[in-house]
Amino acid sequence: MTVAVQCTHVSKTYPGGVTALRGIDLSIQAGQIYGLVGRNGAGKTTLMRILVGLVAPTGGQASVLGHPAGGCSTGQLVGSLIETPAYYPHLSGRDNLLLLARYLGESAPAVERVLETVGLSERARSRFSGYSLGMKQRLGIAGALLGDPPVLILDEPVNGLDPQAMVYVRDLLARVRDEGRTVLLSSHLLAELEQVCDRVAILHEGAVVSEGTPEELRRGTGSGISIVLEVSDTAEAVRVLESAEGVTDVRASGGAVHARSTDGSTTPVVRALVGAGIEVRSVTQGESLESAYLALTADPDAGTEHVVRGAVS
Ligand SMILES: Nc1ncnc2c1ncn2[C@@H]1O[C@H](COP(=O)(O)OP(=O)(O)OP(=O)(O)O)[C@@H](O)[C@H]1O
Repeated sequence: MTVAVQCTHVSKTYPGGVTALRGIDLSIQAGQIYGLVGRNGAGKTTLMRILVGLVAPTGGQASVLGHPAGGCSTGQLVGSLIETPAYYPHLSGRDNLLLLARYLGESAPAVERVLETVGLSERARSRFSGYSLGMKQRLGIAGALLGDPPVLILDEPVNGLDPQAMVYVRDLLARVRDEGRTVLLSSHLLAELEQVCDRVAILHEGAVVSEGTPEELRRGTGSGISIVLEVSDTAEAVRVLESAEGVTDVRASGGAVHARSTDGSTTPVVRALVGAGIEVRSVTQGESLESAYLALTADPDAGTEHVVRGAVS
């Protein structure tokens, strides 16, 4: 298998002292759609900027199809859409792409080809300023495809799109992948990525905290199952579960108690709570990918805040 993107201990500390990436190790196989997911500030854009050569890492190595990221050949290997597509509002979609094509040394037929790929041929004569957000994103992807690159890097390509536009872009990315390209995309919402990505890395505070297929992540990286409970006394339930046998990763969030049961059943959790006189109002096995993601990227301070509120109310 060909490795399209390789990151080895990639770190980045910005001149002001903010450390955005802390030793990222990633290996992305060619021909996959690969997702980077994480909260705002997790480091997704920084990693993508490094891969396209806009930013230099302060540690480690990154390469694209065997070439050092940022080297002179990266431009031919990678098409990118990082943040809002920068097109002239008063020009049509086609004219914007023709300008870009001239810059890239591409031909007019190449513009028609990418317009066709993203489904904008019919609206190619309309001004960019009149495009919907979904159309603007599609034109951005068309621009990224112009040089016929084997690797596409797209930062938040479905952010803010309505469900119909989101489905269109997802299908478009699957087609692009099926043509043999590698697609790396980011989102702060796992739900936006799980349906389209072959693999996903969860970034948290500049580090990869989990990596795998959506199915592997759904099953959870830790042992046992994750459980979400509504109880009569959240703070007391957390205290009881923290010392209960077979129960790990206990925290309060959003007025509920989250925990993992290492034996794969809800029994030890419910037994401990009932034994302590706490009323259990509902028990949910939270094995969705979103819940695994939230557990991995939980803000411990936010959890504490919820416990305090729960105790007061
Ligand atoms: N040019 C810069 N100078 C200084 N700090 C920066 C710069 N760019 C990003 N950062 C900081 O680096 C950290 C990671 O930012 P980054 O944009 O890579 O995260 P992200 O996961 O893409 O977040 P978002 O979804 O909000 O774009 C943040 O703390 C951010 O404030």
